[in-house]
Amino acid sequence: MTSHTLNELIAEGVRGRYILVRSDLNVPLDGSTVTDDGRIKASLPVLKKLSDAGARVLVTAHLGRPKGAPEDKYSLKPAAARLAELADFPVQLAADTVGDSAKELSSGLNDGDVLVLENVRFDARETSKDDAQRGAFADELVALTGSNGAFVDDAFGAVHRKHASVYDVATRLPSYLGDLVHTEVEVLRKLTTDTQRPYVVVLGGSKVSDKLAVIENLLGKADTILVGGGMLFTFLAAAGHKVAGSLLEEDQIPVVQDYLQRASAAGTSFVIPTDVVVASRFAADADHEVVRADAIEDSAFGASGIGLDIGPESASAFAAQIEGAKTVFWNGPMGVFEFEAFSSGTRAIAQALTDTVAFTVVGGGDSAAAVRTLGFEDAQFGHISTGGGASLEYLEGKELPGLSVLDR
Ligand SMILES: Nc1ncnc2c1ncn2[C@@H]1O[C@H](COP(=O)(O)OP(=O)(O)OP(=O)(O)O)[C@@H](O)[C@H]1O
Ligand SMILES: O=C(O)[C@H](O)COP(=O)(O)O
Repeated sequence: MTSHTLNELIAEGVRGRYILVRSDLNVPLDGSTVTDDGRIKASLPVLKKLSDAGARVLVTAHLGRPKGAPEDKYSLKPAAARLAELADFPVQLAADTVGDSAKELSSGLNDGDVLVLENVRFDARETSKDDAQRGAFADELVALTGSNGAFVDDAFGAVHRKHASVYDVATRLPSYLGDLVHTEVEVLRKLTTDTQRPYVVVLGGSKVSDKLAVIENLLGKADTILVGGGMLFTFLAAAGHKVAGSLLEEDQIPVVQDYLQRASAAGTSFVIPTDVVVASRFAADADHEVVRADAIEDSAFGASGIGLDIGPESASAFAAQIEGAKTVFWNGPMGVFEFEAFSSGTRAIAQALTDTVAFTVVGGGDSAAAVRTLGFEDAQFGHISTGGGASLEYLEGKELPGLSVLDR
């Protein structure tokens, strides 16, 4: 990659200039409380570097997946408030992204001030597939930077998105690679160029179709794929089992069947849970029991039971695979770890990763949040990546729009 770096931008001089920074502030919330501020802390150094150098910093970021219009629960307010607490420079939040509030507050910035613009996904043009729509939104973001602006992409977690604030602004402004993206790419590059085998990939989480898509390119690359989290039910359904009320993407069943058929010829084996924890409903205090993975509907909750974690037998089998690995990449919690009763599978995987001598990488906002909220320290893992989908797509060898657009 031959992108220009943040240090080059600082050396050119940023005092008094408006610098647009794409950060990943997509943090987990409980109401208005940030439950894991890892991504905010990871975003701080670049903002501080620019603030110290006298830039007027405009931060763009998304939170969650709102449907292209403002929604209170997806406001960046809690994230910006936490950023302000952690920062030793002034941080404000605009009430909109490119509207009156953004314009007024940005025009009032002093050198070294930071203004977070409200969730870019409150505007449907941010994620539009139509280049002209995205371009028009990017033009409005760029207009906030005046005549001498620049763009820094520091949102590693979003580099796989061809979105206006990630991709299109970079085609309109002199653009630079942020330090966080730089570090992430260096670590992940090592993982792809010098992969020590056996290479075990652990997949879970709830963004099922996103993650099933990456398996295509992991076939042949990973020796073993351990399947947990929400996607395990699509695997069970593909094997002909009933999954009651569990998370299931029916249209993905043929895709999974195809993977299962091609796996052994590709040299990759899947390990699918043999037991799961089934709950009466999606709640922290729900009744629950461990059942065989091929008999979920036989639980006390019948067809309304919901699988919310892998069972203990599966957790041990996964841990044994991890123990024998030389490289482990983990993305996506094994279950609904936010509820104590359904956190055992995720805890067992985190423990196995800390016990192994393998090089371990944990990728993803929720995965990183899981290991921290379950009491593990970042230092117990080889690397904790801020990117979930982004790190998976990088490992697949896919071209990432947010990186390639910076490549000169
Ligand atoms: N069986 C399940 N049913 C429903 N939700 C589940 C299940 N297992 C895990 N989850 C949920 O998956 C969520 C995390 O999934 P996600 O795919 O977003 O992970 P991530 O890749 O680490 O995060 P990010 O995409 O933010 O980087 C957690 O909130 C967890 O509760
Ligand atoms: O959480 C993430 O992985 C990144 O912030 C990207 O979010 P997205 O999957 O909603 O684009």
